[in-house]
Parts: sequence; C-alpha cells; structure tokens
Amino acid sequence: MATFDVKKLLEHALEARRRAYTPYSHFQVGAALLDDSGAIHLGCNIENAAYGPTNCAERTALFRAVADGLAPRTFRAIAVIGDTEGPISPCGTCRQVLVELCAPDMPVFLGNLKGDVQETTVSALLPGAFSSVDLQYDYQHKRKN
Ligand SMILES: O=c1ccn([C@H]2C[C@H](O)[C@@H](CO)O2)c(=O)[nH]1
Repeated sequence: MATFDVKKLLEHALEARRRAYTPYSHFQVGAALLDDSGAIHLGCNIENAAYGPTNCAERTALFRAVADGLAPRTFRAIAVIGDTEGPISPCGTCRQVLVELCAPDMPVFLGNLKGDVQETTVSALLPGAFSSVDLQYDYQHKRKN
C-alpha cells in the first residue's frame, strides 16, 4: 500500500500537462514527482522546432527537482499522464533517466485522460538498463571502485 495519495499525484500530473509547450505534436504530457519531504515537482513536455531538443514531461520534472536541490534517488514516486488509448508509455530516454535519478523500486504511475492507471517501477520499465553499476562507479563516494 502506498503511503501517499496516488490520486492527488495524478491530479498534479494533469495540472502540469496544461503547461505543455507542444506546437508540433500537439500531444501534451504532464508529470508529477513526489519527493521525500512530500513536495511535488511538476514537469511538462517542451518541444522544439529542431525536434531533437524536445524534453519529455518526465525528464522536465526530474531535472527540475535536481536543479532545485533535491538529491537524486530520494524521490518517492512519479505520475505521468497523456491522452493515450491505454496508460502512457514513457520513451526510452526517460526510462534511462529514471534509472539514473530514482531508486529501482520507486513506483511509477502511468495514466491517461480516461482514468486508466498502471502502476509499475523504475526497474520494470527498463530491465537490464546500463547504469552506474556497469561503470563500477561508487555513487556514494563519487569515485571509481
Ligand atoms: O511519456 C511521454 C511520451 C511522450 N512525451 C512527449 C514528447 C513529445 O513532445 C510528444 C510526442 O512524442 O510527447 C512525453 O513528454 N512523455
């Protein structure tokens, strides 16, 4: 049982979605990231005429939280919402960034406008991910083992 309000987190993701800057795809996505103090960090997708620099909602929320001083891997959950047929499916780049900045067992709630919600985890979204472990990087001491 989650010790936080999943419905509220999804509502925040929906609110974040309204801020999306999507002149090219017109596909708006919102994300809400819960930190260990209970604060929620919002993210939306922000597109670009060159397409490649587009930032997804998930990465916007994660990068914003880290830039605001939150320590990576201390987050408790993330909710993502888009206007998809089933629960939204994060892109490969966002899955890799989730692996980098969140604990493997952190819950991820994927929703859509119809109210479908799928609960998964960071590690389930990207099995076999390349990570700091592969670099033999000691994250705690910021040096190679
Ligand atoms: O999980 C997802 C999937 C897609 N997008 C964005 C990227 C782009 O702006 C638009 C269409 O791919 O949706 C997200 O923000 N998150």
